[in-house]
Amino acid sequence: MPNNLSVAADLIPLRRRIETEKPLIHCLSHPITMNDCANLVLAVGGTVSMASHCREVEEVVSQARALAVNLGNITDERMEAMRLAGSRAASLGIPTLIDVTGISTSTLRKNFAVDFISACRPCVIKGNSSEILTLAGLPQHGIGIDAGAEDLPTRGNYEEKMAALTAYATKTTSVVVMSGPVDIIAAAGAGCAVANGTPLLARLTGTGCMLGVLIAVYTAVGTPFRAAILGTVTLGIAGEIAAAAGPGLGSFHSRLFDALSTLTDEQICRGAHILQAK
Ligand SMILES: Nc1ncnc2c1ncn2[C@@H]1O[C@H](COP(=O)(O)OP(=O)(O)OP(=O)(O)O)[C@@H](O)[C@H]1O
Ligand SMILES: Cc1ncsc1CCO
Repeated sequence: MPNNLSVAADLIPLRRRIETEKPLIHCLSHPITMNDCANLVLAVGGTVSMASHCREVEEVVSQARALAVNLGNITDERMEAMRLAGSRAASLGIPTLIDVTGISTSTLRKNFAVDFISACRPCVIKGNSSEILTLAGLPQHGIGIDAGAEDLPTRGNYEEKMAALTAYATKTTSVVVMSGPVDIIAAAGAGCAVANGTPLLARLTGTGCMLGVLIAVYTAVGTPFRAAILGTVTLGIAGEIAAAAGPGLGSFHSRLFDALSTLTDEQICRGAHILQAK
């Protein structure tokens, strides 16, 4: 089994490719996190578009190297834009990530997610623990858009959760990412968990949405599985660096962006905490 350092080192070429190729990442996000999501793409070296008008979204997404859609704060117009963008991306082979924000509290969003996944075949399906349990048809304890405490993936339970996630990933031929105190990444025949991060990330709104966009960035240059590992490791380590300076949430937000835009390969390789599934 490769060690953490070698797994992390294997991800570094993806970082270089983002910096040199500056791929366009199209994000259909929502007002609560749009600004953070756009700045995040720029912070790691990508280029971002967020057009969502139904009469332009197919044209704009056609130029993109990856698409991220997020169901947060959903509206009719954004749902239609996501259908159009997702179909166009699928027909052009553009990798797509769906962040299933809020599906554990909303039947509208859950039905939309199921239809989108079957029609547009996203290569990454991402959500918090209650959202992913909802999709997998398992009991969940979400409260509003937040994951229920009983559902959280931890160092102690990630291997138990892996089997259900792998089954769902296999059924949908996707990589499934369940975020939380540890982030679980499951695909047919492969799985791991990433134990980087800080509880402060859960207290700042939209960090789950940022995680989805960050993974989408790396799908432009790497396999969905490697993109998911690099995205979770990157946000987790940046969170740890930002949290080290103090507990205040306002400056944590700024320091998170400082860290994301200045992270070094060395910090990634030394700081990655990847738990292999046995
Ligand atoms: N207790 C924790 N310790 C370390 N990292 C955490 C913890 N809780 C969450 N995180 C990290 O926070 C980020 C967001 O995960 P979370 O599961 O809180 O998303 P979410 O509920 O979808 O968030 P939001 O709805 O605010 O976008 C991930 O990078 C995750 O690893
Ligand atoms: C979508 C949404 N709704 C309330 S807060 C928020 C952003 C984190 O998901």
